[in-house]
Amino acid sequence: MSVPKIKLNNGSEIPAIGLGTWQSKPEEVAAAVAHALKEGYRHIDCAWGYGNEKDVGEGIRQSGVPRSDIFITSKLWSTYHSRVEECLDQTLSNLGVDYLDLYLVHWPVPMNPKGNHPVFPLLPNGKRDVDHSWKLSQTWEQMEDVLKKGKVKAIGVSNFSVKKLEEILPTANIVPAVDQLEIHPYNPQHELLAYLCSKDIVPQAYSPLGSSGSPLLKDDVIQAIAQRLSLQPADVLLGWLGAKQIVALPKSVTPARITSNLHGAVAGAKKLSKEDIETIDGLATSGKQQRFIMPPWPVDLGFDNWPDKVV
Ligand SMILES: NC(=O)C1=CN([C@@H]2O[C@H](COP(=O)(O)OP(=O)(O)OC[C@H]3O[C@@H](n4cnc5c(N)ncnc54)[C@H](OP(=O)(O)O)[C@@H]3O)[C@@H](O)[C@H]2O)C=CC1
Ligand SMILES: O=C[C@H](O)[C@@H](O)[C@@H](O)[C@H](O)C(=O)O
Repeated sequence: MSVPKIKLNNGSEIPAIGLGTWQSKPEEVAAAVAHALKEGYRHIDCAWGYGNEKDVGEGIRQSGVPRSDIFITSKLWSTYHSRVEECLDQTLSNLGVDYLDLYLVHWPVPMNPKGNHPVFPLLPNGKRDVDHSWKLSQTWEQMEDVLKKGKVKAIGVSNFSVKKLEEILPTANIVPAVDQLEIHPYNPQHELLAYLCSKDIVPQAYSPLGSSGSPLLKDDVIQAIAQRLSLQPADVLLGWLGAKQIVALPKSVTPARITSNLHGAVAGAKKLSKEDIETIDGLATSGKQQRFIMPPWPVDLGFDNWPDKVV
């Protein structure tokens, strides 16, 4: 089946549904990626920090789908903000490809590259060892350099609030193509989405099912809409994103779910009415606001609804 696409500000198009790979075990992810590509996915969301890129690359090769037909995203890990090309080169080598379609700054928080751990350096007080001397605008300059070199076709950000975007936009020569964020009915971030739209930055939704264990599938309103439209709850969650032109990144290592998420996302986007979308848009303000992904960054990320206790 052909997957709908969304235009990016660099002129290229991104498939509106991508396979997530976070927490997919190395021994499972190759088969999941190969299955997804055989079933019609053309977009895989990866990250250096997921520690499974070699296996993702294996899955891409096993699928037999040509590299040029696949949209591959990866992300710069926080201990590499001052060494963008080094992190990117490791990702390219892990995946076994010679370019990425999209490279994202994973979190707007540079961590100490010479700390006590290569991925999660900690201070003696147990907090993450943040490199306060490094500016996000410097990271972005290096992102622009790898784009100019042709190693990636587009650059973007992830987990950037308006506050963090405004730390890079005044000096940016290239506006980020996307901002990958936690977006689902319990964390719809309507104001941030309006800001992104005004800057021509495409939103991507991570944890669209509520992350591990897909808790949003149990929501009573989502279930009722699914039943009325003869859809699965996952189709409603993914269709809601598609109808709003938000890229959805559902993760699964279960073949039947991988397949149904793709078909269901497309069916859901077609079947949901304007009223259904408005109902889902309002779930968070009716008392269900919840974030599922809140790593203990010891800095203010500038997001609403980020509990103070983890900052
Ligand atoms: N930029 C960032 O900081 C972040 C990016 N991401 C990206 O977004 C992707 C998706 O987010 P993620 O947090 O993984 O969570 P998701 O919301 O995609 O949920 C994944 C969970 O849902 C289950 N699942 C998937 N499909 C179905 C289905 N149809 N029915 C029932 N259960 C289902 C999966 O189980 P199973 O696999 O066992 O089938 C898994 O437990 C990530 O994998 C990653 O690529 C995620 C978090 C942060
Ligand atoms: O993409 C997935 C997430 O961002 C994940 O990489 C982080 O939440 C990480 O585990 C952390 O603790 O900072």
